[in-house]
Amino acid sequence: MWCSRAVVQQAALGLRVAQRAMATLPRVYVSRKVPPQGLDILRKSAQVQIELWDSDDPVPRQELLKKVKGCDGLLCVLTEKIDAELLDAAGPNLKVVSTMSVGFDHLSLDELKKRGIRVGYTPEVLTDAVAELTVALLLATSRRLIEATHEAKTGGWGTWRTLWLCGYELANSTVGILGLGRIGVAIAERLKPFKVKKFIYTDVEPRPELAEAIHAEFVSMDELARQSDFLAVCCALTPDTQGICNKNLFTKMKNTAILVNTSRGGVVNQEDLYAALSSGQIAGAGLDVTTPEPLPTNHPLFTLKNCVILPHIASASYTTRNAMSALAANNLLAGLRGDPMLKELQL
Ligand SMILES: O=CC(=O)O
Repeated sequence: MWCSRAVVQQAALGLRVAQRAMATLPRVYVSRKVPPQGLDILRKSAQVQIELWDSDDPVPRQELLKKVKGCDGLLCVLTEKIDAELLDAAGPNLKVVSTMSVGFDHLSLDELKKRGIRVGYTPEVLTDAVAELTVALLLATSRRLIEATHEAKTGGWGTWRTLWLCGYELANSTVGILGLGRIGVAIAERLKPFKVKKFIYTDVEPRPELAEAIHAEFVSMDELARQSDFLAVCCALTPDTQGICNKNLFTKMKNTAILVNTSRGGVVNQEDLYAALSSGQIAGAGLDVTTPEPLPTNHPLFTLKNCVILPHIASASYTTRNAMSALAANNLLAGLRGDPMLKELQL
């Protein structure tokens, strides 16, 4: 096609103007290949220049420290430690950190607050997926599904036997919830049709507005340990909850009790858990979260038949992970515009 020189010059000028306008947009670093909904929102916003760590694996720390320099916004996931070192590396331009997670124990909130950096996170959109997985993990643990499929596949299935692979059922049981929030309520709602007799919970204080929906009774930590047939750990990891599921708790629990943790690995003292599981102090544990993650394959917990370990997949449904990425993207954009975020942590 023939173009006059003037037309070509005009187009080149237009391109330079667009490039210059683009270069003045806030710079955002996205530290992981997040699901497409979130990336589309950022790209279509025409509000930010994006640099993406285009991988399913975490960005190496040194690379992250380099890439955040001068950025206005950071969209991260829970494997990135957002601490003083990183915030210093980013420098004074950084206004918003948006994490694609409901948990925020990877963020140094004090450091963020000190620097006036706003923080977005992704509660609620993952409640259904996490509750569903918690129920699946509870049943897999209490009804020994992983052991059972292993036996079936490897020739252990000799014949039908009366007490072989027996587990514990939910009907007529007492389910305890450690840390009652939206997720704890959603778990209880899903467990109720299994004919659970009673829900109990503990928290820093009674949460009647949540407990009412599931007729859950507030009890002390000791009572929670003593009464629960199934204990679901749903609390956030904080200095107060670090290692709260320890020997002291396990020794008060029933020998038939099942512990399920879909919150954070740090809430459980794993050495004490190993001792409780291997000595029969408690019957089983289902863990979606561990310390560290990934848990080394030679970790003693992997040797126990009564411990089911998943690789932190509670929110891993396509719908939920996309919704989390969209919320994280929208939080970031709102924060950079100076608008209220959809879900913002009050620091
Ligand atoms: O663990 C998952 C999350 O915090 O979103």
